[in-house]
Amino acid sequence: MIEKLKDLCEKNGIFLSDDQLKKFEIYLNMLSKWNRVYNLTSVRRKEEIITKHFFDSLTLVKLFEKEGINVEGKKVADLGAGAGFPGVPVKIYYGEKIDLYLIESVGKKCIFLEMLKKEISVDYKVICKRSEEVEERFDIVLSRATGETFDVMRWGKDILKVGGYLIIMKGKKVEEELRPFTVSLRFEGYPERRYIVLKKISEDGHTR
Ligand SMILES: C[S@@+](CC[C@H](N)C(=O)[O-])C[C@H]1O[C@@H](n2cnc3c(N)ncnc32)[C@H](O)[C@@H]1O
Repeated sequence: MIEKLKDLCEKNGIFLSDDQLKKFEIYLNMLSKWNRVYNLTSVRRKEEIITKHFFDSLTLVKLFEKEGINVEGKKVADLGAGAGFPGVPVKIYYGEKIDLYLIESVGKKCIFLEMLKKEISVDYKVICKRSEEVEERFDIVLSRATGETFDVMRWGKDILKVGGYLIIMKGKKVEEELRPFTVSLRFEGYPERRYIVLKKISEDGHTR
């Protein structure tokens, strides 16, 4: 089953080692098992978890390349991580090169993320709070399906360092006024993806 992830990634120029694939396999099994009881994500079929969660999160690797965003040595936050997307797949990919923080306000999801960390031996920090209560600042904030775009922009801006990037993964619909900040990427065997990419340019909170 996990070979499907390997193939889809390779078709799109993303290469995963056996060790990384093993971590994804453990993640897949654990998420399917926990989902039966805790309803962590509405995506339930393993095949769909592979495409809609794992691959979709890993498309960020291509976005960073395209936009020239260097993630190495950076503090990266996932705002509203849920069951770990997109943050955990990104961390599995970059390993020690990034410091990952998962911000999630729902307790059962935080417990899952803490258990997952042990099972896949990947080191990240779970911040079990609403982002509005977080005082730490990050170089890069990622977010997918966390809330209304303008809310996420406000929350994201407040936890970003000046010069940092906020990246919001979007479906087909992008708000008119945000189109100039939107990047689209095409993938083989997967629908086109859109991302709002904003840079915090001053402490008073403006992004552009
Ligand atoms: C629809 S889920 C998406 C989860 C994940 N990002 C994904 O794409 O699968 C949204 C998650 O964001 C969390 N959330 C929403 N607003 C938040 C905030 N301000 N701070 C922390 N977590 C938040 C919710 O608890 C929920 O788990």
